[in-house]
Amino acid sequence: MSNEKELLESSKKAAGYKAVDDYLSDGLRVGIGSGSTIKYVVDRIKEKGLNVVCVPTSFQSTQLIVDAGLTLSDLSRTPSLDITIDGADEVDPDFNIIKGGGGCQLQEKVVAYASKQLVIVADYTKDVKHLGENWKKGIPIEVIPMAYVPVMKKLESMSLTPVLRMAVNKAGPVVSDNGNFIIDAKFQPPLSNIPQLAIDIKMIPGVVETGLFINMAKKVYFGQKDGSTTSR
Ligand SMILES: O=C(CO)[C@H](O)[C@H](O)COP(=O)(O)O
Repeated sequence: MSNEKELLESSKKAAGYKAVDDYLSDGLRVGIGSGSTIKYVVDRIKEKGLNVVCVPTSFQSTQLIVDAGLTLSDLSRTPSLDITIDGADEVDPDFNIIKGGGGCQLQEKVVAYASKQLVIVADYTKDVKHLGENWKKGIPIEVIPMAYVPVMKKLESMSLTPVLRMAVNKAGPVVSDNGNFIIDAKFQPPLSNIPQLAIDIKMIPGVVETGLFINMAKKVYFGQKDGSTTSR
């Protein structure tokens, strides 16, 4: 691993471990987010031997929970959660968040909404003044497949630049865990009135969910290069 990659990894680990240490204890019902930082959350839960019930937010998250030997549940059995810990692609000072780099934003938002609180864990590159500062891939938007062309046209009319997310080791588009497509709506930062933009995108028929998480997280941990964490 190059030094920069090592620093990024240790910052993810620092954020994941700190959130578990500060927020989790035996008996809690916990939403487990998705992405590379969440791996460290699951590692820490396992390391501490915490007796928690875990509700996943994706296929990847389910696998992490199962592989770690933690107790797996779902929203049918455990519809109310004490907390969800999840990653992020970017967080601005007003706690506007872009999620969905891994295409899991729909289940992530459902699980976070079922939780009393959402805690975000992220590396130092995600801590930004304006959304789009470091994250250049746009706002991930999950759409039903038959609607993707009209949704893209509508997004264009809103001064966004939509790109259908394509699979890497398969011909054709990425298919989400829910059988849908993902459009990445690129934008020129800074965005204005992000809460309204989230509503406007969500209102387009065919859109299932957006990766804009507004007013959902109250605490964010950013891992730093030296293995420490900052939070806000
Ligand atoms: O929203 C997500 C997946 O849909 C992830 O939480 C987000 O992309 C951050 O991932 P990572 O921890 O790998 O940086």
